[in-house]
Amino acid sequence: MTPLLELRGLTHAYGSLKAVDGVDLTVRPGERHALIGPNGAGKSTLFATVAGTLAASGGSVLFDGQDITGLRESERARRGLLRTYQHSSLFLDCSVADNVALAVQRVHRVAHRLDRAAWRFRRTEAETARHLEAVGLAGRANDRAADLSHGERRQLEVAMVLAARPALVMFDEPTAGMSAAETERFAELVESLPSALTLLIVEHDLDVVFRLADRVTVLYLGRVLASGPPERIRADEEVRRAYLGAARTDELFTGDFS
Ligand SMILES: Nc1ncnc2c1ncn2[C@@H]1O[C@H](COP(=O)(O)OP(=O)(O)OP(=O)(O)O)[C@@H](O)[C@H]1O
Repeated sequence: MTPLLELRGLTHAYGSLKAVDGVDLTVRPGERHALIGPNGAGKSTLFATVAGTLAASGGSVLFDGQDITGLRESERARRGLLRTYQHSSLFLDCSVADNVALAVQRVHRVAHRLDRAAWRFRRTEAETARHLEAVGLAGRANDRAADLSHGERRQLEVAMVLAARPALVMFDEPTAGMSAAETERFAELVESLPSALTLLIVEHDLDVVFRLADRVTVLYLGRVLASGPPERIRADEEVRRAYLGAARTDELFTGDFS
């Protein structure tokens, strides 16, 4: 099966520091792939280089078999590679529904340029309602985005990403700053996403990682230390050693992830 995403020797350097150093990685269609590693391992840099937020210094990014290394972030998004941001990208003064409707219309402007306005309006409304329902925000449609809790704002961002009809969604530390209850709701939301949707998640909360991912890649000093199914990663001695020195190291892999 052709991988949906393939990185070949991907490198990003900040001056003389290779924060991402020759990374090879494949993500198959429908896979839920988590990227983990201790602080400074290069996760954010790799994420941004794949999304097109940062330019690669070397190597290549293939998406659905096409080389997209030279494409801008917006062009990657048009092809179905979408990312979320750690810092909210919402229009806080608009309603929850309007935020999603704007994302839906961005797609329609391209796909249905010649459609009549009334038809387009009804279609936007229906799609907006469907995406809000999918993320559990149907009851908040008319509230201002500013009135949502932190966790609900992340749910809204997922609705906006879904509106763009992605093939691959990249989540950047989605549960950062969430309460335990919000994290639980968010994990349930990710579990409920269509199984055909491919996910790449950078996440610090290893409970969330081992709950959601069917494949885990560990970065260390900009390189891939290990990549495989969660149970193999948890048992990997090198991976454990890479986390040594981090706070509560021995607790990192001892939770009940069943
Ligand atoms: N804008 C920058 N300029 C120079 N060096 C940077 C820059 N951003 C990150 N780095 C360095 O690149 C390396 C990788 O950083 P990166 O943020 O990608 O790691 P990370 O795994 O995401 O870390 P964290 O888990 O703490 O977010 C680190 O040594 C970091 O200090």
